[in-house]
Amino acid sequence: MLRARGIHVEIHGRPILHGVDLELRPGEVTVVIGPNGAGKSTIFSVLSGDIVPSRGSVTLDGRPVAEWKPQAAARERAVMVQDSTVSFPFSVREVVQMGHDAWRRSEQADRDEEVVDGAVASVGIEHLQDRTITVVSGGERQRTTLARVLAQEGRTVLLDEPVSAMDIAHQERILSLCRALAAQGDAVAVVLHDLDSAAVYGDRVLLLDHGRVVADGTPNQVCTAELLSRVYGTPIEVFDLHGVRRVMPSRRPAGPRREGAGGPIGATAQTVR
Ligand SMILES: Nc1ncnc2c1ncn2[C@@H]1O[C@H](COP(=O)(O)OP(=O)(O)OP(=O)(O)O)[C@@H](O)[C@H]1O
Repeated sequence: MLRARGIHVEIHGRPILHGVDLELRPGEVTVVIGPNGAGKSTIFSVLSGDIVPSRGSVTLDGRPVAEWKPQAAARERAVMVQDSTVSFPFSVREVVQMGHDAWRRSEQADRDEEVVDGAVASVGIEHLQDRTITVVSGGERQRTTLARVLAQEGRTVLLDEPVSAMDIAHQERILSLCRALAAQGDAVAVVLHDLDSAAVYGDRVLLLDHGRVVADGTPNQVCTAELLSRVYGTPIEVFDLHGVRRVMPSRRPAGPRREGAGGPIGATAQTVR
């Protein structure tokens, strides 16, 4: 279990996080949401050990993260940072292999390659393995980065906006994969901007705003129209579909539609050149 208590962070003298508590439990997907600049990536950097908080504590399986040796920590906790890029011309497979470095042993080379194969297959990049990472598309690169994180085999998995560059089919695949990781006992934390995905895929939702936890609970507790509309500063509607809470921006037309503005998309497209 990864636990952060009373985390305060200041960067260049400016307070960024104000006493954030966060607990990632095995078997749960925790989705972290909040407006731009709320502090989502910063708390992930604290959890991953990249930022040392000015106050507060972070423990992994009950021990302060600072006491973990890097290799042991890498075997326990895998982190996908936002917009991570590899600028050197490695192949896609080589990038995924890097994720498994903390485990690599010459006497178990077959097992190492099996893990890499599994990570590659779980994000559907088998056909890209020989391509150079610097020339694949943004969504393909993001899936490669995710495969690298999966190859690390950490039981605690932190994913900062893992599907931001993906089409809807790949988003669904990867978010279902997060649920599958939790089902096998991993503690999974995901930063998402899509509030509907947060409500559908999260066991718990943590809402941050201006560096503070505004709400932490089940999707039904956190994803209310009143709370989300207030924090995001835009009207948001919440409804239940097939027993699941769904969230979407309120997009009621401002006034009556103009005559002829609707109609079949094909007909409109023909008139636009
Ligand atoms: N290295 C830095 N130097 C100065 N300010 C920083 C630095 N890193 C983060 N901040 C500030 O801290 C605040 C929180 O940033 P953070 O990246 O954690 O937000 P976020 O919730 O992840 O936002 P987004 O949704 O836009 O990714 C922002 O105001 C940001 O400008």
